[in-house]
Amino acid sequence: MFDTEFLDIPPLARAGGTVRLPGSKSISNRVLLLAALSEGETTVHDLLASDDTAVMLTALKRLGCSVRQDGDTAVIGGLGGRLVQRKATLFMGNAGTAMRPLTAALALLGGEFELSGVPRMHERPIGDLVDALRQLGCAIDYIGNEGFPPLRLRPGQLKLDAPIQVRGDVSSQFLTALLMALPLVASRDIQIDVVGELISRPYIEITLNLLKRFGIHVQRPAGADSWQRFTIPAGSRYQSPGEIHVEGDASSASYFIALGAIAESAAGQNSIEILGVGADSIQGDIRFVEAARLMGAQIDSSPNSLRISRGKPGQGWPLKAIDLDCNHIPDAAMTLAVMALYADGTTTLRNIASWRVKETDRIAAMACELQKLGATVEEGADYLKITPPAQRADWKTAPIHTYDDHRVAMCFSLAAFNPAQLPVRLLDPKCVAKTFPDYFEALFAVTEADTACIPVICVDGPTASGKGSLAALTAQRLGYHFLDSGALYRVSAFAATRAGVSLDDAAGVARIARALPVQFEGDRVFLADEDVSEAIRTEAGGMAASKVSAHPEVRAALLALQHGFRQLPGLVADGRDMGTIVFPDAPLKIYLTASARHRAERRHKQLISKGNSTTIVRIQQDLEARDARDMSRPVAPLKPADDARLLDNSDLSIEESADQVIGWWQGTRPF
Ligand SMILES: Nc1ncnc2c1ncn2[C@@H]1O[C@H](COP(=O)(O)OP(=O)(O)O)[C@@H](O)[C@H]1O
Ligand SMILES: Nc1ccn([C@@H]2O[C@H](COP(=O)(O)OP(=O)(O)O)[C@@H](O)[C@H]2O)c(=O)n1
Repeated sequence: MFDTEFLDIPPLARAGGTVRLPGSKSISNRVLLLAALSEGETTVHDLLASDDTAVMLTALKRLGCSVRQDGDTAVIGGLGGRLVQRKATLFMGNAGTAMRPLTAALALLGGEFELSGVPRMHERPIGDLVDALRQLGCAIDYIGNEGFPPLRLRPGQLKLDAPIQVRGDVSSQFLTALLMALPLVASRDIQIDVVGELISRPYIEITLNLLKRFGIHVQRPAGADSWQRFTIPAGSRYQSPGEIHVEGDASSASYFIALGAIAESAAGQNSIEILGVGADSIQGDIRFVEAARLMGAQIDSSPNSLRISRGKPGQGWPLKAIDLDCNHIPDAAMTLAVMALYADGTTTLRNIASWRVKETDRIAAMACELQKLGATVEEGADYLKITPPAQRADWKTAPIHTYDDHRVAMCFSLAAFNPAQLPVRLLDPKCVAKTFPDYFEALFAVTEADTACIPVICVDGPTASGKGSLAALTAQRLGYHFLDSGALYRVSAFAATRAGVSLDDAAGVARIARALPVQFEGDRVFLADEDVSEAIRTEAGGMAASKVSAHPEVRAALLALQHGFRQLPGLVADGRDMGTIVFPDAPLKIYLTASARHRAERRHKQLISKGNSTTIVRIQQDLEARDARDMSRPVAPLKPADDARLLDNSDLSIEESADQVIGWWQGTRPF
């Protein structure tokens, strides 16, 4: 997951490959609650691991439910409709799929509970659900503002004789909440009447579908009223299905469907394949496929997978502008708003008023951020009209606010295919954790940028100047990859010695370097399966590295390996010749120095902390000898690149040095 302050996505050029989707959020949270309410144990496979499901799992545990987790499988011990814990304070984060149904279930089961969430949750209406529950005799108080969480629940006197009225035109989650809670008290038939037109019906279909899997058969009238009246039959009882599989998230699929529709194919690939969701999906957002087809996407579907490619020029590319009622795909339709940037005219998305009460006011958010990219946007109470930038030169870039809304962040990643080849900066990228913590990793695994567009920051300098520390911290703050090129020379020398090859045998060491089975995992370095991190980082290891690094054959042998680290979304590389030889086109090069005395003191501290005994004077002599060799060798000598910025960190901390580098980096960016 990228938990950086911002994520810069370089201009993307192509896409291709296979994506396995994380489990559906809507299904995961419903299944967890139903399993908890049921009699018996339920094994839930392919459960989504995300903020919203974590909220639900924590709440269920606090209510006395047993939960055993192993990877993406969870075993839930059902409460059998009885609460073990009748008093609890529950934090619901920003998870509507946890807040609404738990409120209903706990209010009906009786007990003393407080349910609260993040500030945005306290702005998301819940009054219609509370009104419906009060009709049933539940005792519910607003702790803060009338109509909004946080809520206090107390035991009440249930009256189940009259039909219950609930509004259906604000959020379908209110009806879902009642449908999931009422079977707990169905000693007689319970009728729910929906007032106003029911929105987001597909989500109710998911609820009804899953209720059936857990033994509850909701009755509905035939004909025109089939979405207005729901009856829970007397004697309904939750029964665990034993095992249940969660489908891939159809809303999350929308980003990769859009990707397939807008990106040229990567070499050797002709489409994006999505596994885990397909034509047999019970999720309403699967109908995003139809909308994407209308815009020109070429999509083949099988029961459990999808294959998407971009249309040929004039036949689906550029995308076709559409005018669509999006009530049936409220979440996935946001993705259409970004696809509209690649369309041949004005796209209108209608009947999307529910966007205003989601994680953020999504109509306002999308309008504001799309305009930052150069689109012309008209925003209405329940619609958006989007006209893309007229020409390549009209595209703009700016930091994109994500409003703590996972979908805004995921949508705008697709703007990186803009024809102006501008990078896209997303603020607070970790908000995707709500439903898809590894979204960006999944995106980068199936997209390609032109190599020259993938940024590299080079940090070169003498030994113990702090290059490694600075480069690693800078990489971490930017969410970039990190290359410790010195480690490659160290490992080459180590492997050569191990193989009995003399360090003076240039061809022999080069042969070993060319096929070096080296792997980096965090700050650990592996040679094949062996952790050699400590072994290579001795002073002797540094000297040996310095020796082999003077052979042109060895340097040439390691070049391709180093270039391979230049991957999305970017790289920070440390060494001696990163800016001069390996990445000469890097947009930022740092030449890092500190006085020999400072460097010797730092290295001394580092070595004694690892239990090695040595003196500062000895270290200073060693490092000056190594500097002299590195600077005077004929190939790739240590020297600042002509366009490098000099940074003397003798009196700077690692953090201050990183601040300086990131400050310079910001200066090179177009935002
Ligand atoms: N700016 C700094 N101020 C103080 N100590 C530093 C600084 N930068 C690095 N160090 C310390 O100096 C030692 C050597 O740093 P390292 O990053 O390994 O250097 P290099 O990669 O240039 O050989 C480490 O123990 C590190 O914590
Ligand atoms: N890009 C690089 C990186 C390291 N090296 C060599 O490898 C040796 C060890 O590199 P390192 O970065 O691990 O060394 P320290 O700076 O940590 O002491 C250096 O002394 C250089 O001689 C190089 O020639 N080119």
